[in-house]
Amino acid sequence: MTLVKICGINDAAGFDAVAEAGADMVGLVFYPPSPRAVTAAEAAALSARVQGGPMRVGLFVDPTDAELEAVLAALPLGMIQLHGAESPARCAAIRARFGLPVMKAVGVGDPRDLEGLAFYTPTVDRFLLDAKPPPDSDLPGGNATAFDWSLTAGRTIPRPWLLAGGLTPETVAEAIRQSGAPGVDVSSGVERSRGVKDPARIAAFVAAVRGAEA
Ligand SMILES: O=C(O)c1ccccc1N[C@@H]1O[C@H](COP(=O)(O)O)[C@@H](O)[C@H]1O
Repeated sequence: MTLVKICGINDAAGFDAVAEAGADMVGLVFYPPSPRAVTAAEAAALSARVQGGPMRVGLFVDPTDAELEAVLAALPLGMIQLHGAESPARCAAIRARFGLPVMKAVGVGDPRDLEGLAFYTPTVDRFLLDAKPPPDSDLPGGNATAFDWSLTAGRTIPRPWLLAGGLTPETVAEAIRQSGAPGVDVSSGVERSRGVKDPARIAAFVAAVRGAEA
């Protein structure tokens, strides 16, 4: 079954929609410059709405240990997503210190970016392959930008991985078909405006992924 992660949830309606749609993972953004950012306390309150449900994935950009500790003191996470310029050694250190699986986001623009995954393979549990940010963006992700899905077709990615970047309910089935992705991640494509999730689009996205499997 294709894994589905809905990222950047910052309100109750969005959190409930992710759980009701049966997504596998929910992403909580702990990066203050993002329009989707939540505080540790806000994330804990959202997470407490649902017992069980999707894995809570904390998204961080070049976090300090203190930042990670503050979030993990407020709520349990199932995975740490690192979406900055973290080195393989830093990924290994975070994984060892916090005892959680690490998903490293890597920007993909050409085949050499996929060859570079080998440097991270021993130190991470999962990859998230995203587009590189556009030059005028102030965010390392969440830019509604796709990369060439055919780049991953037929390639062996050395860890389980999620496809991200510019996916929408309308495009995700074709993206899975072209890329061969075993999982997908979306933020902008399920919003009604920047940083504001649309419950109907969250449901449509998960339904489109499940429909692509049928
Ligand atoms: O969503 C954000 O605001 C964000 C901020 C900083 C780093 C990563 C961020 N989002 C991640 O980017 C992917 C792709 O986003 P989109 O669907 O193209 O908008 C998203 O799923 C998050 O994992």
